[in-house]
Amino acid sequence: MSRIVVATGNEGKAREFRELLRGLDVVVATLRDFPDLRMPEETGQTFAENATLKARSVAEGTGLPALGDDSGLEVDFLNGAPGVYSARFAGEPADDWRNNAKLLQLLAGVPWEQRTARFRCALALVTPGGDTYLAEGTLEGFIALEPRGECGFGYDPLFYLPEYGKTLAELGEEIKNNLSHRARAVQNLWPVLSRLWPGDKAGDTRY
Ligand SMILES: O=c1[nH]c(=O)c2ncn([C@@H]3O[C@H](COP(=O)(O)OP(=O)(O)OP(=O)(O)O)[C@@H](O)[C@H]3O)c2[nH]1
Ligand SMILES: [Mg+2]
Repeated sequence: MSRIVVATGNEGKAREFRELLRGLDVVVATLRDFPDLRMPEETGQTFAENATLKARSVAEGTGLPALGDDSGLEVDFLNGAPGVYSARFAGEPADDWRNNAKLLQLLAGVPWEQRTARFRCALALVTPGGDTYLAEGTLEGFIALEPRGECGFGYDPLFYLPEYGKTLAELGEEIKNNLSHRARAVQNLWPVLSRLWPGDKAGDTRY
């Protein structure tokens, strides 16, 4: 069976992609399968540019099609920050706990209706021949007053969905994979993915 490489060093993303790409006739490899490969610096101004940088570099390094993900949180009260800097919001090395603490501090005293935010995910699929396909997905929500829940990664314990009355970290992986920014981006890329690797779920109505 042919292979696709998920071009991410983030194990939380990799785990989600293994689920989200299920049903395609392709084996999902990760950077763990290519330990000598180095990821490029994320110098792009947009999520799409960074996703493309990551996928292109991994497609060139492996000779396999690669899927790059650049994603992050846009908080309206912070004029869209941390945005493309979400991973390193509280400095390097990236640290989820410190990022969450900094976000809560910046939003201390900010009333609920002004705590609106969205997750954004850009995907870039780059083939070894250099063909590039882009897709995006978003998820709207609120920044909670305190972290809740154990699942997921990153800002999930602070990302509150009013429809569910829970944070993404409380909702758990299965529900997150049905509604997240990443799930929606995969859904938007599905026409390309299912054309390249038609599998038993290629015609799934969810996609
Ligand atoms: O709670 C979250 N749930 C998510 O679903 C999610 N998706 C992205 N993020 C945050 O945004 C950064 C992305 O930065 P990013 O795209 O550069 O990824 P990364 O540096 O972690 O890995 P890589 O893919 O670049 O190797 C991540 O670190 C997280 O802080 C998320 N947080
Ligand atoms: Mg990164």
